[in-house]
Amino acid sequence: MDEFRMDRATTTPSARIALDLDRDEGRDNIPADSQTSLPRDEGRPPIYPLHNDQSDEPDNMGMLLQQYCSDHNVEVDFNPKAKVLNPNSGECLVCFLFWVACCPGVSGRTGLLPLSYAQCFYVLSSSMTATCFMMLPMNPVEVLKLSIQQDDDISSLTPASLIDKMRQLICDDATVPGILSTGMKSKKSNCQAIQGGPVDDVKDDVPPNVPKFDSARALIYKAIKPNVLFRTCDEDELSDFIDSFQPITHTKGIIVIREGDDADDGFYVLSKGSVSVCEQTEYKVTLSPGSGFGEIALLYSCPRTASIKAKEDCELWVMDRRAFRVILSRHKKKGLNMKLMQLEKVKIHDKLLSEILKPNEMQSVAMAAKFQLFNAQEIIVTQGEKGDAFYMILDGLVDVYIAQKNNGMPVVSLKEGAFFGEKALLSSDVQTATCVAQNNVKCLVLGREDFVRTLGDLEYLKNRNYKEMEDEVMGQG
Ligand SMILES: Nc1ncnc2c1ncn2[C@@H]1O[C@@H]2COP(=O)(O)O[C@H]2[C@H]1O
Repeated sequence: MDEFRMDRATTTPSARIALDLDRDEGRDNIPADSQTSLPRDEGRPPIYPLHNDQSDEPDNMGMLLQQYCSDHNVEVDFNPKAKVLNPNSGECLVCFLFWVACCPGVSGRTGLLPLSYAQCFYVLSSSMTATCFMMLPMNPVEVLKLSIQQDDDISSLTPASLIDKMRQLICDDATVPGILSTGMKSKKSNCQAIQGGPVDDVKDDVPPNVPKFDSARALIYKAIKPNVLFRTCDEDELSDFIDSFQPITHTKGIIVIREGDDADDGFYVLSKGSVSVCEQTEYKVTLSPGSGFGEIALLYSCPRTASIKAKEDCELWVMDRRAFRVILSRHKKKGLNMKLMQLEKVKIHDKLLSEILKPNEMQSVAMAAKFQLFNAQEIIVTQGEKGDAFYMILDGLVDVYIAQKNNGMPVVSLKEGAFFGEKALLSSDVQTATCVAQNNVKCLVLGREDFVRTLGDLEYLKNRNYKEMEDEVMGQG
């Protein structure tokens, strides 16, 4: 490999992060000559809409990422055509590694998926995959090395920590040979948060609601519940998905899914008959009733990765792609609103969080906060340990113990609406009490790092409010 052909990749600063490599030439083996370079740095770079077609919220994860890049002078080209190449070919100039360690079904089978930058945002802005990603411009050898490391806690990645990871790798020539490490040159004026709406809007769509017998619902439930596509869905969401499946039949010999096709159909559950799975004409496996398939293209907006052929006359249920996106988007919005409602109740010292933060900052916090479940008797925080998160109780009871107080009995039991760990947001103090789930507890959890990185220092924000009020009064005087 000739020094990974970094010459073209580094002719412009922004090329360090994104290259416009055209995947249409083939997924795995794209000749370098066929790759076009982007017209960058001719004044203002083009602004591309985000390919976030699951949400109609302007304030999505992708936008936060862009905003963060802009605020921290990190150059990222958001060209949705920038492509990820399969690193195994060794022919890529720069790879974006999209680490799918949290999707065992996917990573186990396909390893690193070739995804476009736009597709990265698709996954990035979707809560369903627990955001397992790293996007690294790096050489294939490093990508392969990283692909076998699966021990990072990537579920807690935020735009800020993602960029930090990128920054570390980009800036460190020693760990990423072949990557030109120039200083992070500011393009602040050029990088902007983009009002990226969905490419094809689904917000007015009404997903189908097909009545089904209980047995059919049970069959679909069993098939979708363990599938990576639905791994973060709650029961309500699963039920809405089940409603939207429609019946379809295929006769023996019909190709239900063709490898390489764009997935405009959807996700299937086989209810009668059998189908065979082939990858590049090689037979892989036969699926029987109760199996679900078609998740990969839906999840990553990539072409179908295998062909599925009816081995006999088949009855199937299919959920189309648009229905999938509408339902997902609705639930995502519902989840965000629920988080916001909880956050609005939070008081830091004597002030409501909503008085300290602006509405868009509240939104950012809500997006960074995560639901977390604790089993009965589980210790949530331990007295004396360093606090790193803030917990709001949504459901259940939490007993608070303080060493040497109350003869080992809880000093208080906190219920729904209460919160603890707020000190962690204000300083790096140790926990002043031990909090234990009395029964099954559901919390909204906000990591201090997330909070501070997304919004800056809370003390500053609190003071800022007073300062703004003072300024207003002075202005009136
Ligand atoms: N080796 C395999 N075993 C079982 N199912 C597979 C295998 N490879 C691909 N598939 C399924 O076949 C589907 C083809 O369309 P998708 O790529 O959307 O999603 C794919 C998976 O659901």
